[in-house]
Amino acid sequence: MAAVDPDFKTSFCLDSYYVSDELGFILPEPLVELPPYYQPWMDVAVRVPDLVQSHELRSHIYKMPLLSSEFLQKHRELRLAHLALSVMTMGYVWQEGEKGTVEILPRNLAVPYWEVSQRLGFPPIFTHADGVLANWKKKDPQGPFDMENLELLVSLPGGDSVRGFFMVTLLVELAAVPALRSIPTVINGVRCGETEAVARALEVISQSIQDMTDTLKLMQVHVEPSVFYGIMRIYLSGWKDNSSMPKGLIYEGVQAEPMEFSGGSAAQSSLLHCFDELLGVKHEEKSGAFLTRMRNYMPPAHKKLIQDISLQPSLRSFVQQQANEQLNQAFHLCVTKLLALRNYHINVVSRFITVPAARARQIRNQSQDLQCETISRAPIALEERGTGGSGIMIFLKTVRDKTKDAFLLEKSKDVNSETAQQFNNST
Ligand code: HEM
Repeated sequence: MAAVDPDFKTSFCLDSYYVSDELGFILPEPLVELPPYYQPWMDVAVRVPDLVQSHELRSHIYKMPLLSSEFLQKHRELRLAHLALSVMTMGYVWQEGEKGTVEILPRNLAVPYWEVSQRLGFPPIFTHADGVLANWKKKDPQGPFDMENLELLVSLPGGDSVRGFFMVTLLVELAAVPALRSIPTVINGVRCGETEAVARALEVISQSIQDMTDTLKLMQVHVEPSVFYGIMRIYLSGWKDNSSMPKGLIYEGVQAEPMEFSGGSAAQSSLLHCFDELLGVKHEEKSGAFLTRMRNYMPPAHKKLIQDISLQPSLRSFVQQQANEQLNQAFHLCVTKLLALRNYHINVVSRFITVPAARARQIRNQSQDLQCETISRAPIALEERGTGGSGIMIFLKTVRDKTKDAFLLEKSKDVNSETAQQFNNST
């Protein structure tokens, strides 16, 4: 047994990080209505897909009154306000596609959006915390938290595929809750030298990561790749590292200079950031910088949790020092499951981006008269880039390969042979 670390007087717990026991990073019971004063926002926000379709969203937004954000008091009111202002902003910017973007977000949207964002510590753009974590409602409040019983509060163009995309991602967040709840057990166990407790908690974490992968498989059931690629993606994308908005966006009434923000991406989910810090996955410089930047798009309390996990005594060193077979196996399994999740995610990205992108290029090159095909409407600027702005495949494969480095040395040989085939299949 390792010695008790005297520097840690209180045990590590999730209480101060806005993590729900039942729902993890998901916002419990998001509000569905704002105070009546804000009805002009909600009236437009719930109609964003229709108003974009009829090219009327921008004119509706010009007509909106400039409202003060001071009557928003509770956290959940601010979250719904941010979500509503976010979908309006994405619709406003991208209503006319990548060739018809704007340089200025009008003040009646920009000023309250900025204020609400400042109060939450969020960026003034649509994030994973908006579209996924705070954008759900149970149809039957007593019913289960599942695909059939969940609906979105607000949406973006893309119909059922938008619902599928956000809801499946929400269920992936839910599948991770047991893992999240076990993180304090791992940290406290390492601090106190409780080998068996750490091993058991790691087993829970690996099962939970497996459940995340299984849930991610629902994406192909609920989301149509051509709709995702040809219609939805542009509305998730931002004005940083995006050649169709090279100058960024001026938030009128906030500051005269344009600002740049990345679009919404599950790279902004706090889950894998927590697992990486816990397991000691160290990312390569460029992809690491992107992932670190994504932490600025998370609720500040969740970002703080990731930072605090990174400050704990190293789990990897503990596993090495203990030289305990059960602990070794459990650690190994965790890294294996995380690697498998990242591998499967690469397959998803291939199905939803790489393959439709190739088809869209083919249509363009052959100048085929297929303008009515959904994928041919996709923005060219996003072909090689994720909505978060990354150069997709190189980034995802680098991140995945660095996960492999977290294996302990004596195990890495077996892993290389076990997983080589798997990697080859998805590269
Ligand atoms: C149709 C489904 C999905 C597609 C097409 C997709 C696409 C992408 C892309 C292009 C990136 C690169 C970063 C960027 O620029 O945005 C990315 C990163 C990432 N995505 Fe997804 N994603 C999907 C679903 C999910 C889901 C459900 C999760 C789970 C919460 C997830 C978790 C991540 C993570 C954690 C990263 C950062 C890279 C890493 O840590 O491995 N993605 N995704």
